[in-house]
Amino acid sequence: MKNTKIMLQASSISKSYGSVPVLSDISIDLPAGEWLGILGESGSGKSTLLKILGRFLDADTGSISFKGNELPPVSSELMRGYDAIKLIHQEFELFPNQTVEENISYSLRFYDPAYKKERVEDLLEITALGSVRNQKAKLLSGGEKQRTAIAKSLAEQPDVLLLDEPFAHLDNHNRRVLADAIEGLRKQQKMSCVFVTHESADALAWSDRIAVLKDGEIIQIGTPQEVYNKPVNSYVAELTGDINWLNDQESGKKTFIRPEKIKRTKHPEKSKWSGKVQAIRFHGNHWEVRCANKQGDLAFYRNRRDLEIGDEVFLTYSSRDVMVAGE
Ligand SMILES: Nc1ncnc2c1ncn2[C@@H]1O[C@H](COP(=O)(O)OP(=O)(O)OP(=O)(O)O)[C@@H](O)[C@H]1O
Repeated sequence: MKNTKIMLQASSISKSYGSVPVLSDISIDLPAGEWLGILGESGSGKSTLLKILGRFLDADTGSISFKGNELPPVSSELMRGYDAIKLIHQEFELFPNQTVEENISYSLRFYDPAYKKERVEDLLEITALGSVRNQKAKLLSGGEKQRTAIAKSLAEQPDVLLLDEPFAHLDNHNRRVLADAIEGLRKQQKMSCVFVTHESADALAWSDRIAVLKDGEIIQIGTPQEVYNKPVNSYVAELTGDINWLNDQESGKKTFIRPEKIKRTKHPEKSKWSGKVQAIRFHGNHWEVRCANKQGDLAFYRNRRDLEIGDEVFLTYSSRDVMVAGE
């Protein structure tokens, strides 16, 4: 990214717990204003990486720099964490017996009262917490706790926000409210953010760039479009969405394609694959049609239900959309 200030930089970070390696040679740059999603399966090392970036844990090797200055090891400091970088853990760490408003205000206790009042009102509005401002934190729902923790962490306008699975355990309504709150924050505050998730839909929707973590290594980093449309291998392709294996008979290569790239054709002579419908599943905004022939099965999407189980289908796709495993 040209002329963009790097807020946070991790260089060659490695970490083991005992003799078990968890992170291996991780290097990441976080430019000002960027939202970086770390996408990985459970156990891939996401939370460990976030704790190292948030200065709650030291790496075994490598360094962390903030605005170009290398930070000393956490173990050499009196307190963990760093004011300009706020990490929100999955446990939220609110004061359970204090109200939402008190929790948020606490972060601003040393500020001018007029400014504090204005800032708290602002944060309550953006995070849609006005109606529960006098509720004790221990009585809040998971979604409200999540938003209170975000509002509390953002009170002092940190430069970098680190979110551990922000959408985990939220129902659809609360996901939308949180999503709106995050959108509001992105517009209002030019803040950088690293969030970790195992949900590809969240990573694709919220990231400027996605880093895919597998067994403690970053195997791809790119825009959501790059990672989804040009995955470096079938692992990234499967992690970011559905795929069909095609397996090219001529070349013998293992090939695959996204279901949405497959089209139905009425002309058998134009089809590249034919088979019978085995299952039809409704996903709200589309139907998933699963078909099979002697060689294997294939799924494709329809936006209306115009097929029945047992129907014969002729399918086609562009060779541009076929990806080769391992490339
Ligand atoms: N304090 C610890 N001591 C020993 N092993 C740990 C410790 N913390 C994490 N681990 C192990 O390190 C690996 C990576 O854990 P981490 O929590 O970073 O992964 P994750 O990708 O965030 O997983 P999840 O999505 O399930 O939270 C896991 O195998 C975990 O069991």
